[in-house]
Amino acid sequence: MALVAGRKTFAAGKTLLLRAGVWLGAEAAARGGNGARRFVSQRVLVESDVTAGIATIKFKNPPVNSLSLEFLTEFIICLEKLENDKTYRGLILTSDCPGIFSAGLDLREMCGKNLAHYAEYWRAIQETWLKLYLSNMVLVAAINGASPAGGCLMALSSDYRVLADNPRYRIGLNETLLGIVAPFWFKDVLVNTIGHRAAEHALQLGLLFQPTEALQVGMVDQVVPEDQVQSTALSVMTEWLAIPDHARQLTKSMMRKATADNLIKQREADIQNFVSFVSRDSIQKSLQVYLEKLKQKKH
Ligand SMILES: CCCCCC/C=C\CC(=O)SCCNC(=O)CCNC(=O)[C@H](O)C(C)(C)COP(=O)(O)OP(=O)(O)OC[C@H]1O[C@@H](n2cnc3c(N)ncnc32)[C@H](O)[C@@H]1OP(=O)(O)O
Repeated sequence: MALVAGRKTFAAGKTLLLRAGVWLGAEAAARGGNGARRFVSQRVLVESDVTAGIATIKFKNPPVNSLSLEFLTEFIICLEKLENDKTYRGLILTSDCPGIFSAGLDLREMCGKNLAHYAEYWRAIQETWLKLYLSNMVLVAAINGASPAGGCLMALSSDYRVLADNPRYRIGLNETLLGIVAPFWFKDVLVNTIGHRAAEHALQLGLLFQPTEALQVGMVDQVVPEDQVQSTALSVMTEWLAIPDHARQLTKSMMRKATADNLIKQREADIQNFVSFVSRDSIQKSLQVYLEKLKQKKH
């Protein structure tokens, strides 16, 4: 394992440009005798069962798995690696941080930075979503913690969601509570999942649903005891992997392409929109106040 900066050639024969300082040990993955492999990067753990063709990504960006630019960079590289390696047909997304799936966008990336940074950050958010939403693999979210905003989007972009039955693990798009507006493509994914009326209600009020409510509204597909989240995700995965890949993938694309294309055709405008929105004084103030409230919660 090494600290790498610059150009690195991976086993799959693909050359990726890595951001300086990103630590990756994927190419030094340990291979077990039972077909299990484990890639390690600093913020994203990848465990895989080669025989079953299933990989598990565990978010490991403590304390709350916020989607920092560094996390997203590692995550995108891991996703790309798995997508290009035809060994893997299924991917489980889960968290290595107890009680938190993901706290969503890293508010520190959206506060007090320059315009170029906001643009780079938003491009990484878009890229992450497009890669998840259009993945050829079956994606199952094993949601083992709180999942607000961007964390909820990652779960909604999967094909199936299993949520741990713990009232503290709330899930939803709560952007309005921060004084910001969920982008149109977050809205589109929510509408595709729970329908227009429920999405309108949830988005305007910034609702964060407890597990039973999330199940009722259709935001998740199953709620199970906390210690059964991973095993349930695995059995759901087995069921989905029984479907021939080509038929399932074409069907997925048929269902999702229009939503993804809607962003793809206006990606640059969406970035400009984010940059001008987030750099407004009023929005900077709202975000700072919100961050401050989070920090003071403990005291
Ligand atoms: C035109 C388009 C406009 C904008 C589009 C924006 C789109 C998406 C929006 C987002 O994703 S914004 C992020 C929304 N996320 C949240 O509202 C979640 C906020 N966090 C929480 O509710 C809680 O932290 C938690 C996730 C439920 C965990 O609670 P817990 O009690 O376990 O931990 P805390 O003590 O609250 O937090 C620990 C530590 O982490 C910091 N932190 C929490 N969330 C974030 C975050 N999203 N970004 C950065 N930092 C975060 C928190 O301040 C604490 O910091 P310290 O006090 O330890 O320094």
